[in-house]
Amino acid sequence: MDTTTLSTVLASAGEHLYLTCALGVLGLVVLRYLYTSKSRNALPLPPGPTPRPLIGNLLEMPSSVDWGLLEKWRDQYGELTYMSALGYSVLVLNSERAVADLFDRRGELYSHRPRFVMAGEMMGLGKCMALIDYNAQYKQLRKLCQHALNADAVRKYHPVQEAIALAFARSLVREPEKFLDGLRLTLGRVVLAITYGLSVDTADSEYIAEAEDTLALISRTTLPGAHLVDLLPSLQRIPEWAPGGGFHAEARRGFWQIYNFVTRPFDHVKKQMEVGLAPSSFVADLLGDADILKGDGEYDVEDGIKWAAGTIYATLAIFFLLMALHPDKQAAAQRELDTVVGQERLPRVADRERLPYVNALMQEVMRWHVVTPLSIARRTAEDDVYNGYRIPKGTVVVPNVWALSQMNCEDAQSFKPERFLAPDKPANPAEYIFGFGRRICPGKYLAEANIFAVVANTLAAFDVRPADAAQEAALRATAFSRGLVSCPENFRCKITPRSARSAELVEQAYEASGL
Ligand code: HEM
Repeated sequence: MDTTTLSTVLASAGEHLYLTCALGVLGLVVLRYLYTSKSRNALPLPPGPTPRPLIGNLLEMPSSVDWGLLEKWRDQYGELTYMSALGYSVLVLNSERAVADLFDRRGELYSHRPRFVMAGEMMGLGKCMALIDYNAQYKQLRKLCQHALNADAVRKYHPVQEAIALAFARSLVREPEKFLDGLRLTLGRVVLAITYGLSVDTADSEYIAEAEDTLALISRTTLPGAHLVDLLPSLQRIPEWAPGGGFHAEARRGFWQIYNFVTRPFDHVKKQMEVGLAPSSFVADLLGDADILKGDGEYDVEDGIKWAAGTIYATLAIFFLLMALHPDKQAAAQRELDTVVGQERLPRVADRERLPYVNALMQEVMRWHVVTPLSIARRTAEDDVYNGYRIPKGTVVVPNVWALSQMNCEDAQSFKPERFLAPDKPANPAEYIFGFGRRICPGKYLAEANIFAVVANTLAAFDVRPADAAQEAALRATAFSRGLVSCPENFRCKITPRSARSAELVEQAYEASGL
């Protein structure tokens, strides 16, 4: 054999060896993949209610909030409750640890949102930041939101929030019996003033009217399993005239209601910006800064903020309900305000850190009845394994925030602000009511300042009581709505200025605010 032939043989042997090795490695990878997926598939699904023939767990799907069931799941199944129906699976996380492990530590896998067929696709909320999937556009938007709403940035909104809380206090002096209407107006004003810089008067007449219906609609349609079409998207093809096609008309009504609510104020700001008149506001700042909001994505921020009005409203309504039922706690907070702030001025947001009891009372209001009992659902991007259980790709994952609010809390159903002043205090509710991980509510600081402004002003200047024994009994029986945002249904109580001087102080501060 000559040297050329020898080198050709060696080269071909080398190639052969290389190819053999490569195939071997590939084979190992495939085997490993098959082994892993086989062993993954061999793992059990998390525990949960026994599925029924054909319909699986359709009847157990969390289509509305059932507080008893939320606690039962935690007691019966432990950290995880799994259910599935018609190819749609839901995993409920019942402990702080499971939520932190999955939403915080495995954020890349657990930050997606499920497909909201009714609310997102049929009613047009698909571009709302809270519902969009975890993609590049979302990440960019999130950065902007965090920039505009972080703890420092929101300080610039404190004066607006204080002024509007004052307008509310004045409405309590003049028309105390209409306090829930006043509250709705207040929050509509805050949202519109901060979001758009719209003046308070414009806000009243033009933009607030439909807000409440729209919020209730969104709240109803965004729980997993609220509509069958969410579980089985192919049902969209059922014609409207066919039996079971009635949801098309509901979707169309919802679409226009949401569209009008969202676009009118947004267009107003854009027009004002064109002529250089828009005052500083969240949307004006973002529109001026960011291309992302100019094209297709223009509803996103607005929708995010619209949800906010509902959540803040619900929290404050619960505050009034609890104050009417607990005059002793109210008096303790008033004593602290009188000592720290005095009776010659009303409290400001900047006073908050010097008011431990008022803060504890606010935390207990947020814990006693969490307004977002199931937060906003997530979806798994890939198959996963947790605590020896298989979690299939596409599972809708719901944190059982209600269970978190009741855990590690002695006598959880009682209203006790003092528990947040004890050395072994429970977790701060702000750590769970605003969501978790990469999708935690960006409006958290704004919301807390707003709640504080109204709570502190009300406590400083008013007494909230039931008018009589019958009203007290009715207050104790108040029902709560069962949607994504859970709010007390209409209730009444008696609100009176603590003294003639308090009423005078509110009137004077209001005059001075220039509203
Ligand atoms: C008491 C008041 C509020 C509560 C209880 C609340 C609660 C929540 C919750 C539970 C989420 C879902 C978080 C998750 O998926 O983990 C959320 C998302 C969101 N919130 Fe809030 N929120 C409040 C006020 C606000 C305010 C004032 C704003 C805006 C100024 C706001 C803007 C948003 C936005 C844009 C999202 C979507 C975030 C995302 O999907 O990445 N919220 N909120």
